Formats: sequence, C-alpha cells, structure tokens
Amino acid sequence: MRYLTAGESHGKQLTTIIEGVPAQLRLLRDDINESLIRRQGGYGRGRRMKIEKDLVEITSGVRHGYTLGSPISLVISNDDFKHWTHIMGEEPIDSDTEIKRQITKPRPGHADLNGALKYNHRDMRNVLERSSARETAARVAAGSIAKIILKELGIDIVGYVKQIYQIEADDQSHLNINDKKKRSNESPVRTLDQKQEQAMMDAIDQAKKDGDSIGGIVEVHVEGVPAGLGSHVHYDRKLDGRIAGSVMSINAFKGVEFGVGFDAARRRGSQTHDEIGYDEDRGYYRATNRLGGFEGGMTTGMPIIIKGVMKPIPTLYKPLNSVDIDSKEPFQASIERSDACAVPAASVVMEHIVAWEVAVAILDQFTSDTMDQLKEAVSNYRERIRLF
Ligand SMILES: Cc1cc2nc3c(=O)[nH]c(=O)nc-3n(C[C@H](O)[C@H](O)[C@H](O)COP(=O)(O)O)c2cc1C
Ligand SMILES: C=C(O[C@@H]1CC(C(=O)O)=C[C@@H](OP(=O)(O)O)[C@H]1O)C(=O)O
Repeated sequence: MRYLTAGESHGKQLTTIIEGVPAQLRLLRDDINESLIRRQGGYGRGRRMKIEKDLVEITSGVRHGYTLGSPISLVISNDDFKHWTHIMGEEPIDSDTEIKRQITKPRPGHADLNGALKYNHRDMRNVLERSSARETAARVAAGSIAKIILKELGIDIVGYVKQIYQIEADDQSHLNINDKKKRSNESPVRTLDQKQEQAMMDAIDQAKKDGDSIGGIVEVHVEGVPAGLGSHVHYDRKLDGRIAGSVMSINAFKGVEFGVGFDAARRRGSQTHDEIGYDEDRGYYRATNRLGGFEGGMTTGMPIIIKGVMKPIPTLYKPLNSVDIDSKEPFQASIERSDACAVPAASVVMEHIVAWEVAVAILDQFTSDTMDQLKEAVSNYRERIRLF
C-alpha cells in the first residue's frame, strides 16, 4: 500500500491517491471525516481553522460503501481558496503584480529560505504553500483508511498529548483504548486531568499573549499487534525505523522515541530489556514493555509506544531577526495569522501516520487482495505464533 498527496495550502484542494487497499473493505466518507475533524480541533490553533471545514470527497476506488481494490482518490477542498484565487490561481499574471506580491522575508524555523535557495524561488510563497502543515490533512485522510483496516484486525491505535511546554500529563491519566463497551463508535481517547489540561491551555494563552509559540510531546499507543511485524533482515524493512522516519516527516517534529527511549542511556540492561514469559492463552509475552514493543526491527506483540516531540511553531507574532532576500537588509516581519500551538492537532496526525506504517507492514506480510483473505492470513499467523 502506498500513497501520494498533492495540493498547496491556499490552493483549490488537497488530493490523496492511495494504491493497494484490499478489496471489500467497508469504507464510508464519514469514517474519514471523523479523523479530519479531530485533526482540526485542539486548543491553540489560529484563525485558519475557523475558515476550513475539512470534509472528504471520495472520487474513486469505492463503490456502494466498499473498496474495489483499485486506487482510491480522496479530495479535501480548501475553503480559504476563495479568498486567494488572485494569488493562487493557475493563470499567469503580469510581472509587476507578481513582483509586488512576492514574499521575500524568510521565517526562522520554517522551510522558506532553504526551499527558496534550493528551487531558486524569489517568491517564497512557492515554498510555504507546500511546506505548510495543511498537507497533514491529506495524510490523515490516508491514515484513517489504515486505521479502519487495523480495526478490522483487532488493532487499536490512539494518539494523545503527553506534554505542552513545561506541563506534563501525569501517567495516571486514564487511557481508555480498550474500553470498547462504553465507546463502541468513538476513537479511544486519553482523558487528561482537568487541572493539567487547564495549565496547558493557560500556557498556550500566555505564549500567544507574548507573541510567542510553544511545542510539546505527543504519544501514540498501538494495541493488538502480533509479534513479528517488520523484519530484521534488511535495514529498510525494520518497522521501528520506518515509523521513526515517518514521524520525523511530520511538520515541526524534532525527535522520536520508543518505550523508555533516550532514558535507556541512563539505565542498565537489567532495567531496560523485557523478560520473556509464556502461557497458552497469550503465547509469548513480556513482563514489562520498556522497549515500547520493538526488538530487531520487529514487533514483540506488546503495545507499540512511541513519543514524538514537536518544536514550537516558527511563525511568531513577535518575530525573530531575519534578512530580506531582495534588499539583504534585516527586518522583523508583521504576521497576519498563525497557530500558537498545534500539539493537540499533531497528536492526531502522528496517530494516523503510525497507523499507516503499521498497516503497510501488515499488508506487506500477509495475503491481502481482499479483506477476507487478509483476516484469515492474520488469524492463522496469530494461531501459529501462539503455539510456537
Ligand atoms: C498541525 C500543525 C500545524 C502547524 N501550524 C503552523 C502554523 O500555523 N504556523 C507555522 O509557522 N508553522 C506551523 N506548523 C509547523 C510548520 O509547518 C513547520 O515548522 C514547517 O513546515 C517547517 O518544517 P520543520 O519544522 O519540520 O523543519 C504546524 C505544524 C503542524 C503539525
Ligand atoms: C491550514 C492548516 O495549518 C496551517 C499550517 C501552517 C504551517 O505553516 O504549517 C500555517 C497556518 O496556515 P495559514 O497561514 O493559512 O494560517 C496553519 O493554519 C491546517 O492544519 O489545516
């Protein structure tokens, strides 16, 4: 399974084309929309999210609510495009107007300057339109299909905020990933302690008031994965490596860790590795899950636990020093709008990106022309490793 995305932030639409989804998967527009709506939410976002109402149109690959096995195309319109037709239209404009509208002031922390240098764009709009995290809507749309495949196989996945700025969610906060009875139709959620939630919102408000921005840490749990997904035999088949690369590709993500992660540097082996046990019902299991569900690039069968760190948003209302690429003079830019913090939205993005990589590993490993074949193959495999 693979996908491509296309679309500029203020262009007409985002497009995702996904190839390799098994036939006969039940797929409804509303299931994708649920994920898109979750991504748009979260405290700290700017005015743009009030303009957009991300809803998907499925334009190929699905008939009467089921996938056909052919490429699936998904379209999300940019409602903001109507305000940008003169700037983002495809028609040529006269060179005077073009020069007047050029963006020549790169923001530290964004892709503006590097993209301009590389592609020889004097107008940095040609960079920022595609480097914008607007594109994550298209990726979440793809990931929502991966999540539906995983759900059919009894695999649940949830992403949540672990830390915003200096406020950490305490480990007692309740993760109801397996509370299926109560919330059968909803995605599993982690409920933050109300005081911590308020403290996080206060930190976002304060950063905004100061013309600044903040980042944080998000965590993703995947439960119900069988042992042995991925492979040790070649570097690019190691599933933890693939997931890490994908998480790092999310806009503004600067680090990834599995299980105890960087803390392993301060631990001894006896405090790091997970002892192996066996019982007939569960098969092989681990007494602990310090390594976050991976050994040798393969799943251990324990929950996958991954953290990703997001840096503070680069566009600042009280901007940092930079240099105008035309005049070469220093400037401090005035900003129209930006998010002050997008960590809650990023937790939804990371959840879908991890779901994608896990689903790809499963489809690589098992017969998957149809959902029935896939379910049977995964079930036979689970039984084989239980008795191994
Ligand atoms: C959900 C989400 C929303 C974002 N919103 C903004 C924003 O409003 N303004 C901004 O400057 N950067 C925003 N970013 C971050 C930039 O897209 C990102 O920093 C930029 O593309 C440069 O890439 P890099 O930080 O990965 O190096 C957002 C990121 C995410 C994941
Ligand atoms: C549009 C989205 O996020 C955008 C990501 C983004 C950036 O620079 O990454 C900048 C902002 O865009 P604008 O300049 O239009 O306000 C965010 O709103 C979205 O998440 O759907």
